[in-house]
Amino acid sequence: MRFQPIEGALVSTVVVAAAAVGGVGLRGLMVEFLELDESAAWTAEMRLTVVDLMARDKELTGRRRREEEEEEKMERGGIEEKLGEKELRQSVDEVSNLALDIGGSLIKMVYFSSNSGSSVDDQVHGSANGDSNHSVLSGRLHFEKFETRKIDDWIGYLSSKQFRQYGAQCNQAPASDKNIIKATGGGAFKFADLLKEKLGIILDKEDEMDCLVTGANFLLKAVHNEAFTYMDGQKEYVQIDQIDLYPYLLVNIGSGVSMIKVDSDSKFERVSGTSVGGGTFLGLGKLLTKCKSFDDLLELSHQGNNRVIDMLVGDIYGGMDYSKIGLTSTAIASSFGKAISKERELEDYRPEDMARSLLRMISNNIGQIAYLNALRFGLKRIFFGGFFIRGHAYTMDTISVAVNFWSKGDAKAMFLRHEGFLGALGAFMSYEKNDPADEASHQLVKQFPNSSYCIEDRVQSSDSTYASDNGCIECRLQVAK
Ligand SMILES: Nc1ncnc2c1ncn2[C@@H]1O[C@H](COP(=O)(O)OP(=O)(O)O)[C@@H](O)[C@H]1O
Ligand SMILES: CC(C)(COP(=O)(O)O)[C@@H](O)C(=O)NCCC(=O)O
Repeated sequence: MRFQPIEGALVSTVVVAAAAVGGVGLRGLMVEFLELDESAAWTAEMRLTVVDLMARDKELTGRRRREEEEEEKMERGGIEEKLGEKELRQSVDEVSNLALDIGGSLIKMVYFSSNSGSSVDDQVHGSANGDSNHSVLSGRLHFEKFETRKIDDWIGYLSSKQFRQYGAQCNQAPASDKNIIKATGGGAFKFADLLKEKLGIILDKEDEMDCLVTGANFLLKAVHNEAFTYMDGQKEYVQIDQIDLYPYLLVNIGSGVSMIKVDSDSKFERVSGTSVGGGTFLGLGKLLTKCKSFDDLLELSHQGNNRVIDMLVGDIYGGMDYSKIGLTSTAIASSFGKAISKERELEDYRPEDMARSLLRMISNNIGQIAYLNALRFGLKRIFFGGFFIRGHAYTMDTISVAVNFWSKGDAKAMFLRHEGFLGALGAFMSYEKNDPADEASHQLVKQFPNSSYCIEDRVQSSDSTYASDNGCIECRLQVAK
């Protein structure tokens, strides 16, 4: 069972602005990172407390992950039974602030749902810090992903959930506003007409890089244990010093790869990128192995041996190291280099070896380019996000080794637990932008001063059947009375 005890649970708090006049409806949910002045007199605000529990151990992949999920599901059975179908369904009914990141490979969704199955009194668990001006509403931040190529299925899903009404939701907001959904990624442009035609949704487009950075900054500042290093099978959480976070390099490995130098909350520049990314792995992998899905390809790579197909330094140097330039005999001299052999054709290579070699080639290449860009701008911290990583041990290990090797141990690759949702989170946070009235109350509490609010501390999977790795974070809203 993965649920952590509530007492002592680590909590991050974000103040979100909302005009909650006469109700608890959310409007203009915002997250900008300013100092919280506890003495400030806020008239209309909410505080979102992210009780951070990770949905699952992201190191688990493929079959092991699925087995673990099954186990978890069984263990969780009691809770889900207690909540019951009805209550789960109702919690989805209270969705607000749906935000989308429609990428080349995956559609990512983030939204908030309050626990509408319970009465308002049940929802309000107490007042934060004994502050009688605020009450606390519990709910969830949901994370879901779908394959972009199955967009028709996804549209059906949105339609069935009536997600088309889940824009900047506020009980008092005009109905037309509810159909305006924040969206980022190329698909926000590509599919805008389709979504308008099929669902009546109007996409309010946000810049992709902007959203990636906003999402990363939010996670790094607000969510405890978000960043970690991974090397030789060892995962170590990195404590982020919020005062000393910038500058850093954000490497987002989606279909393609973007590298962004982040200088402050609002200042960043996309300094590089490479077209050899997640799409390359999945695309070439499918051609080479006949695998139908990313998960199958990853799974297959576990059983492979890249040395069968990669040309090693030792293959060139007669089994010896090339120590003068620091290359051991087992280092890869040329990825897929052995395939130049006249004797062997494609069918002579095992799909698992090719999958392994491909994963290694792409991960290593990205790690190297990332480090060179960090070096270019004197950046010490490199954070990797994007759904290519999928918390996969071999991928992270390879990236880490590349960064370590090229930096001669000076730099470390860091990974993010909500790796694939940076853009969608950024879009989620952009709801407030249209609401200048809320501007004054944009604030972030860097460290929640008292974790005893965390009445519930649990994670549950979403009810989506389209994709894995979905989940939600229990969160609490502090609502101005
Ligand atoms: N279930 C999945 N289906 C397809 N690709 C996946 C899946 N899980 C992880 N990936 C990998 O993640 C990449 C997409 O990452 P993502 O950050 O969502 O980028 P994009 O915004 O371009 O869709 C894919 O190219 C693939 O390598
Ligand atoms: C064009 C993109 C920003 C789109 O983002 P994605 O859907 O891949 O997450 C990305 O694929 C990318 O940065 N590609 C690399 C292009 C280049 O710098 O060569």
